[in-house]
Amino acid sequence: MTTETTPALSAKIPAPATPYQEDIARYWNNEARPVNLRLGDVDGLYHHHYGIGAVDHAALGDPEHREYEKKLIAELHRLESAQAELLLDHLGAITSDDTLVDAGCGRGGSMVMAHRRFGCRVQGVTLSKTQAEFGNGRARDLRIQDHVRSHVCNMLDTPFEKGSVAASWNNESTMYVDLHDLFAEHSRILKVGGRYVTITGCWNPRYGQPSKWVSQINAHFECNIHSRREYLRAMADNRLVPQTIIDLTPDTLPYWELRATSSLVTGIEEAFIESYRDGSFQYVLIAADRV
Ligand SMILES: C[S@@+](CC[C@H](N)C(=O)[O-])C[C@H]1O[C@@H](n2cnc3c(N)ncnc32)[C@H](O)[C@@H]1O
Ligand SMILES: CC(C)=CCC/C(C)=C/COP(=O)(O)OP(=O)(O)O
Ligand SMILES: [Mg+2]
Repeated sequence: MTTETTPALSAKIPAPATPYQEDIARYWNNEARPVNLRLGDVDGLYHHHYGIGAVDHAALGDPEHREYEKKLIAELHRLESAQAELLLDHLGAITSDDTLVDAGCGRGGSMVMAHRRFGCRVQGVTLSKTQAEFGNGRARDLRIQDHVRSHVCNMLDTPFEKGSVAASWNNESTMYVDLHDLFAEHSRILKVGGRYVTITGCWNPRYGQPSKWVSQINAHFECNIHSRREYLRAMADNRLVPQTIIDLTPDTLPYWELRATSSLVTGIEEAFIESYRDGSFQYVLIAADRV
């Protein structure tokens, strides 16, 4: 599939399907938090997701040093890129002839990383015109616009042909949609034998119900965090069979603890730290085969 064969994607911007989607489009059109832009400026990969892995304290050095804040930003960005690398590790054997789909692509950092790794075409969809233009601008700057393309499009209703996609993913974007509708669409566009991967935050059914911290995160981002149980049920109902499930909660806590000490805090750090610690919220990777 090429961009040329998917004219519906670029021809005209579709109206959001619901008033809620209008709110989300507006939210991301207006988003310009320093914690995202300053981190992206480190190497030109702009992410809207969180980080994983151990903090490199040797690289950070002395907190009193005048360069410390700059090093802290670079370290947070390194952990966010490590998260995207882990997601890409689970896409399976991708060739340069394949097409990948990033559902809820943000400013496109993960798409650039996927193209660099596999040499393939990557199509991203976001509700936000500002984000799509930003991602396409970056792709042009990098001269990869023939391979990496962002579109203003609802991930529940994409124009990609049935069975045309080798692998697709959601990186922290499933909490904006109904999971049954979402997995029905991934299942439709994926080839049989293709791979679906998500990294997401979900509430833990063992806790009972969404905790006050989870409710706080929902209110902060205008989203609706699902339970772990809901993911597995909606996948099973849509021919997506989990191959790997990784609880990344212990791996993401160092990122949050470091971020809480930075000048770029947004006020949501406590909710993530406390909910990960009390077990009410989990950060997970799920990779599933389209069967
Ligand atoms: C937290 S950001 C994640 C961005 C990106 N995946 C990343 O890792 O940097 C959530 C994204 O989901 C997108 N989104 C939310 N609902 C959507 C929908 N129904 N269709 C397409 N994109 C959607 C938003 O526009 C935004 O780009
Ligand atoms: C894991 C969960 C529940 C994620 C919610 C979705 C979300 C807003 C992710 C990060 O975006 P961002 O990078 O724009 O957020 P921030 O400004 O906090 O870095
Ligand atoms: Mg961020």
